[in-house]
Amino acid sequence: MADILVERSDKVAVLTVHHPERRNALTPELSGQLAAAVTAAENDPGISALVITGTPPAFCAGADLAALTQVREPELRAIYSGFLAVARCALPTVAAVGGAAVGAGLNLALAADVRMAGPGARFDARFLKLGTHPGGGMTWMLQRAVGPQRAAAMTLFGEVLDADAALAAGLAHRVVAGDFDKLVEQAVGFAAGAAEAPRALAIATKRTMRLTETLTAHADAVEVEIAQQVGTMNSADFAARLAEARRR
Ligand SMILES: C/C=C/C(=O)SCCNC(=O)CCNC(=O)[C@H](O)C(C)(C)COP(=O)(O)OP(=O)(O)OC[C@H]1O[C@@H](n2cnc3c(N)ncnc32)[C@H](O)[C@@H]1OP(=O)(O)O
Repeated sequence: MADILVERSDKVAVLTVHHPERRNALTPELSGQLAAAVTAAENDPGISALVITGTPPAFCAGADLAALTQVREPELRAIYSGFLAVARCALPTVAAVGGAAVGAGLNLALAADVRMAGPGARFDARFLKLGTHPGGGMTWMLQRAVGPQRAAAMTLFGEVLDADAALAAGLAHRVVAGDFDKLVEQAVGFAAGAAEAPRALAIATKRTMRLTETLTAHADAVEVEIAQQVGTMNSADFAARLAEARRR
Protein backbone atom coordinates (compact mmCIF):
# COMPACT_ATOMS: atom_id res chain seq x y z
CA MET A 1 0.00 0.00 0.00
CA ALA A 2 1.21 3.51 -0.81
CA ASP A 3 1.78 5.64 2.24
CA ILE A 4 4.04 8.15 3.93
CA LEU A 5 5.48 6.62 7.10
CA VAL A 6 6.31 9.11 9.85
CA GLU A 7 8.68 8.21 12.67
CA ARG A 8 10.08 10.40 15.40
CA SER A 9 13.59 10.32 16.82
CA ASP A 10 13.63 13.05 19.47
CA LYS A 11 13.36 16.33 17.49
CA VAL A 12 13.89 14.71 14.08
CA ALA A 13 11.00 13.36 12.02
CA VAL A 14 11.74 10.71 9.39
CA LEU A 15 9.28 10.79 6.47
CA THR A 16 9.47 7.63 4.36
CA VAL A 17 7.81 7.35 0.97
CA HIS A 18 6.48 3.82 1.21
CA HIS A 19 5.32 2.00 -1.89
CA PRO A 20 8.23 -0.35 -2.56
CA GLU A 21 6.25 -2.49 -5.04
CA ARG A 22 6.24 0.54 -7.34
CA ARG A 23 9.61 1.78 -6.20
CA ASN A 24 7.96 4.66 -4.31
CA ALA A 25 6.73 6.23 -7.55
CA LEU A 26 4.80 9.45 -7.04
CA THR A 27 1.07 9.61 -7.64
CA PRO A 28 -0.90 12.79 -6.92
CA GLU A 29 -2.27 11.05 -3.79
CA LEU A 30 1.14 10.02 -2.45
CA SER A 31 2.62 13.45 -3.14
CA GLY A 32 -0.36 15.03 -1.38
CA GLN A 33 0.31 12.84 1.65
CA LEU A 34 3.98 13.81 1.61
CA ALA A 35 3.10 17.52 1.43
CA ALA A 36 0.68 17.07 4.35
CA ALA A 37 3.35 15.28 6.40
CA VAL A 38 5.84 18.08 5.74
CA THR A 39 3.28 20.70 6.79
CA ALA A 40 2.41 18.73 9.93
CA ALA A 41 6.10 18.61 10.89
CA GLU A 42 6.49 22.33 10.27
CA ASN A 43 3.49 22.99 12.52
CA ASP A 44 4.80 20.73 15.30
CA PRO A 45 7.02 22.78 17.65
CA GLY A 46 8.62 19.53 18.85
CA ILE A 47 10.14 18.79 15.44
CA SER A 48 13.22 20.73 14.37
CA ALA A 49 14.52 18.83 11.32
CA LEU A 50 13.34 16.28 8.75
CA VAL A 51 14.85 13.24 7.10
CA ILE A 52 13.20 12.27 3.81
CA THR A 53 13.71 8.78 2.49
CA GLY A 54 12.07 5.95 0.54
CA THR A 55 11.53 2.31 1.47
CA PRO A 56 14.18 0.17 -0.30
CA PRO A 57 15.16 -0.91 -2.82
CA ALA A 58 14.57 2.49 -4.52
CA PHE A 59 14.59 6.00 -3.10
CA CYS A 60 11.92 7.18 -5.52
CA ALA A 61 11.24 6.11 -9.14
CA GLY A 62 9.79 9.52 -10.03
CA ALA A 63 6.31 10.04 -11.35
CA ASP A 64 4.14 6.94 -11.32
CA LEU A 65 4.08 6.00 -14.99
CA ALA A 66 0.45 4.93 -14.68
CA ALA A 67 -0.41 8.49 -13.64
CA LEU A 68 1.24 9.93 -16.75
CA THR A 69 -1.51 9.29 -19.27
CA GLN A 70 -3.47 12.34 -20.42
CA VAL A 71 -1.42 14.63 -18.20
CA ARG A 72 -2.64 18.17 -17.81
CA GLU A 73 -1.16 20.94 -15.73
CA PRO A 74 -3.18 20.26 -12.53
CA GLU A 75 -2.18 16.56 -12.50
CA LEU A 76 1.46 17.46 -13.05
CA ARG A 77 1.37 20.04 -10.26
CA ALA A 78 -0.26 17.44 -7.99
CA ILE A 79 2.52 14.90 -8.72
CA TYR A 80 5.10 17.57 -7.95
CA SER A 81 3.39 18.82 -4.77
CA GLY A 82 5.31 16.46 -2.44
CA PHE A 83 8.84 17.44 -3.39
CA LEU A 84 7.79 21.08 -3.78
CA ALA A 85 6.65 20.97 -0.13
CA VAL A 86 10.08 19.61 0.81
CA ALA A 87 11.75 22.37 -1.25
CA ARG A 88 9.67 25.03 0.51
CA CYS A 89 10.02 23.44 3.95
CA ALA A 90 10.97 25.93 6.66
CA LEU A 91 12.86 23.29 8.65
CA PRO A 92 16.29 21.88 7.75
CA THR A 93 15.93 18.75 5.62
CA VAL A 94 18.19 15.77 4.85
CA ALA A 95 17.47 13.27 2.06
CA ALA A 96 18.67 9.71 2.74
CA VAL A 97 19.05 8.23 -0.74
CA GLY A 98 19.52 4.48 -0.55
CA GLY A 99 18.55 3.50 -4.09
CA ALA A 100 17.48 4.93 -7.43
CA ALA A 101 16.32 8.55 -7.47
CA VAL A 102 14.84 8.96 -10.95
CA GLY A 103 13.19 11.96 -12.64
CA ALA A 104 10.81 13.52 -10.12
CA GLY A 105 12.48 11.23 -7.56
CA LEU A 106 15.76 13.01 -8.23
CA ASN A 107 13.83 16.23 -7.64
CA LEU A 108 12.73 14.89 -4.27
CA ALA A 109 16.38 14.33 -3.34
CA LEU A 110 17.39 17.74 -4.73
CA ALA A 111 14.64 19.46 -2.75
CA ALA A 112 16.41 18.63 0.53
CA ASP A 113 19.13 20.84 1.99
CA VAL A 114 21.59 17.95 2.26
CA ARG A 115 21.76 14.52 0.60
CA MET A 116 23.32 11.43 2.14
CA ALA A 117 23.77 8.43 -0.14
CA GLY A 118 23.91 4.71 0.49
CA PRO A 119 26.03 2.40 -1.70
CA GLY A 120 23.02 1.58 -3.91
CA ALA A 121 22.12 5.20 -4.68
CA ARG A 122 21.62 6.19 -8.33
CA PHE A 123 20.96 9.79 -9.33
CA ASP A 124 19.19 9.74 -12.69
CA ALA A 125 17.56 12.78 -14.38
CA ARG A 126 15.76 10.52 -16.92
CA PHE A 127 13.11 13.00 -18.20
CA LEU A 128 14.56 13.27 -21.74
CA LYS A 129 14.89 9.51 -22.12
CA LEU A 130 11.20 9.27 -21.33
CA GLY A 131 10.54 11.82 -24.08
CA THR A 132 9.47 14.63 -21.81
CA HIS A 133 10.86 17.99 -20.80
CA PRO A 134 12.40 18.19 -17.31
CA GLY A 135 10.01 19.61 -14.75
CA GLY A 136 9.53 20.55 -11.14
CA GLY A 137 12.50 22.92 -11.23
CA MET A 138 15.04 20.20 -11.99
CA THR A 139 17.04 22.37 -14.39
CA TRP A 140 17.35 25.03 -11.65
CA MET A 141 18.05 22.68 -8.73
CA LEU A 142 20.54 20.48 -10.55
CA GLN A 143 22.60 23.35 -11.94
CA ARG A 144 22.84 24.83 -8.46
CA ALA A 145 23.75 21.50 -6.91
CA VAL A 146 26.41 20.35 -9.39
CA GLY A 147 27.08 23.29 -11.74
CA PRO A 148 26.03 23.74 -15.38
CA GLN A 149 28.40 21.21 -16.98
CA ARG A 150 27.53 18.23 -14.77
CA ALA A 151 23.86 19.24 -14.87
CA ALA A 152 24.05 19.15 -18.68
CA ALA A 153 25.78 15.77 -18.57
CA MET A 154 22.98 14.37 -16.43
CA THR A 155 20.03 16.15 -18.05
CA LEU A 156 20.99 16.25 -21.75
CA PHE A 157 23.40 13.32 -22.02
CA GLY A 158 21.77 10.93 -19.57
CA GLU A 159 24.71 10.50 -17.21
CA VAL A 160 23.65 8.61 -14.10
CA LEU A 161 25.69 9.15 -10.93
CA ASP A 162 26.29 6.43 -8.37
CA ALA A 163 26.94 7.32 -4.73
CA ASP A 164 30.68 7.95 -5.10
CA ALA A 165 30.24 10.02 -8.27
CA ALA A 166 27.50 12.01 -6.53
CA LEU A 167 29.86 12.64 -3.63
CA ALA A 168 32.59 13.80 -6.00
CA ALA A 169 30.10 16.07 -7.79
CA GLY A 170 28.86 17.58 -4.54
CA LEU A 171 25.41 16.15 -5.16
CA ALA A 172 25.75 13.92 -2.11
CA HIS A 173 27.25 15.38 1.04
CA ARG A 174 28.24 11.99 2.44
CA VAL A 175 28.26 8.35 1.41
CA VAL A 176 27.29 5.98 4.20
CA ALA A 177 28.62 2.43 3.97
CA GLY A 178 26.23 -0.27 5.10
CA ASP A 179 22.56 -1.01 4.73
CA PHE A 180 19.47 1.21 4.58
CA ASP A 181 19.00 1.25 8.36
CA LYS A 182 22.56 2.49 8.78
CA LEU A 183 21.94 5.22 6.20
CA VAL A 184 18.81 6.43 7.98
CA GLU A 185 20.55 6.24 11.35
CA GLN A 186 23.39 8.43 10.03
CA ALA A 187 20.95 10.84 8.38
CA VAL A 188 19.00 11.17 11.63
CA GLY A 189 22.24 11.76 13.54
CA PHE A 190 23.21 14.43 11.03
CA ALA A 191 19.76 16.06 11.17
CA ALA A 192 19.98 16.10 14.97
CA GLY A 193 22.83 18.60 14.56
CA ALA A 194 20.31 21.13 13.23
CA ALA A 195 17.95 20.24 16.09
CA GLU A 196 20.58 21.36 18.62
CA ALA A 197 19.97 24.99 17.65
CA PRO A 198 16.83 26.80 18.79
CA ARG A 199 14.12 25.84 16.29
CA ALA A 200 13.20 29.42 15.38
CA LEU A 201 16.86 30.25 14.79
CA ALA A 202 17.36 27.33 12.39
CA ILE A 203 14.21 28.39 10.53
CA ALA A 204 15.38 32.01 10.34
CA THR A 205 18.85 30.96 9.17
CA LYS A 206 17.45 28.74 6.42
CA ARG A 207 15.24 31.64 5.31
CA THR A 208 18.28 33.94 5.28
CA MET A 209 20.32 31.44 3.26
CA ARG A 210 17.58 31.36 0.62
CA LEU A 211 17.50 35.13 0.56
CA THR A 212 21.26 35.76 0.43
CA GLU A 213 21.73 33.09 -2.27
CA THR A 214 20.15 35.45 -4.79
CA LEU A 215 22.04 38.59 -3.69
CA THR A 216 24.98 39.71 -5.76
CA ALA A 217 26.81 41.87 -3.22
CA HIS A 218 28.46 40.62 -0.02
CA ALA A 219 27.56 43.94 1.64
CA ASP A 220 23.85 43.26 1.09
CA ALA A 221 24.17 39.90 2.85
CA VAL A 222 25.91 41.59 5.79
CA GLU A 223 22.92 43.93 6.13
CA VAL A 224 20.38 41.09 6.01
CA GLU A 225 22.33 39.12 8.62
CA ILE A 226 23.04 41.98 11.00
CA ALA A 227 19.36 42.71 11.48
CA GLN A 228 18.75 39.03 12.26
CA GLN A 229 21.75 38.84 14.55
CA VAL A 230 20.75 41.83 16.67
CA GLY A 231 17.37 40.18 17.16
CA THR A 232 18.76 36.82 18.26
CA MET A 233 21.53 38.32 20.40
CA ASN A 234 18.93 40.00 22.55
CA SER A 235 17.03 36.80 23.24
CA ALA A 236 16.95 34.87 26.54
CA ASP A 237 18.13 31.76 24.72
CA PHE A 238 21.26 33.50 23.46
CA ALA A 239 21.99 34.86 26.97
CA ALA A 240 21.73 31.36 28.43
CA ARG A 241 23.92 29.78 25.74
CA LEU A 242 26.48 32.58 26.02
CA ALA A 243 26.68 32.11 29.78
CA GLU A 244 27.15 28.36 29.24
CA ALA A 245 29.87 28.95 26.62
CA ARG A 246 31.71 31.33 29.00
CA ARG A 247 31.69 28.71 31.75
CA ARG A 248 33.55 26.25 29.50
C1 LIG B 1 6.56 14.10 -15.45
C2 LIG B 1 7.58 13.01 -15.35
C3 LIG B 1 8.33 12.91 -14.30
C4 LIG B 1 9.32 11.83 -14.04
O1 LIG B 1 9.50 11.49 -12.93
S1 LIG B 1 10.20 11.14 -15.33
C5 LIG B 1 10.86 9.63 -14.64
C6 LIG B 1 9.81 8.53 -14.51
N1 LIG B 1 10.40 7.36 -13.89
C7 LIG B 1 10.96 6.33 -14.56
O2 LIG B 1 11.00 6.30 -15.76
C8 LIG B 1 11.55 5.24 -13.69
C9 LIG B 1 11.14 3.87 -14.13
N2 LIG B 1 11.67 2.85 -13.21
C10 LIG B 1 12.94 2.41 -13.23
O3 LIG B 1 13.78 2.85 -13.97
C11 LIG B 1 13.28 1.27 -12.30
O4 LIG B 1 12.10 0.70 -11.86
C12 LIG B 1 14.10 1.67 -11.06
C13 LIG B 1 15.53 2.02 -11.48
C14 LIG B 1 13.47 2.85 -10.31
C15 LIG B 1 14.15 0.47 -10.07
O5 LIG B 1 14.61 -0.69 -10.74
P1 LIG B 1 14.28 -2.14 -10.13
O6 LIG B 1 14.57 -2.13 -8.67
O7 LIG B 1 15.01 -3.16 -10.96
O8 LIG B 1 12.72 -2.32 -10.25
P2 LIG B 1 11.84 -2.75 -11.55
O9 LIG B 1 11.87 -4.24 -11.68
O10 LIG B 1 12.20 -1.94 -12.73
O11 LIG B 1 10.37 -2.27 -11.07
C16 LIG B 1 9.75 -2.91 -9.99
C17 LIG B 1 8.27 -2.60 -10.06
O12 LIG B 1 8.11 -1.19 -9.86
C18 LIG B 1 7.36 -0.65 -10.94
N3 LIG B 1 7.82 0.72 -11.19
C19 LIG B 1 9.10 1.17 -11.23
N4 LIG B 1 9.14 2.47 -11.49
C20 LIG B 1 7.85 2.86 -11.63
C21 LIG B 1 7.23 4.10 -11.92
N5 LIG B 1 7.96 5.25 -12.10
N6 LIG B 1 5.88 4.14 -11.99
C22 LIG B 1 5.16 3.05 -11.78
N7 LIG B 1 5.68 1.83 -11.50
C23 LIG B 1 7.01 1.75 -11.43
C24 LIG B 1 7.66 -1.57 -12.12
O13 LIG B 1 6.66 -1.45 -13.10
C25 LIG B 1 7.70 -2.91 -11.45
O14 LIG B 1 6.37 -3.34 -11.27
P3 LIG B 1 6.00 -4.93 -11.45
O15 LIG B 1 6.71 -5.60 -10.33
O16 LIG B 1 4.51 -4.96 -11.30
O17 LIG B 1 6.48 -5.35 -12.79
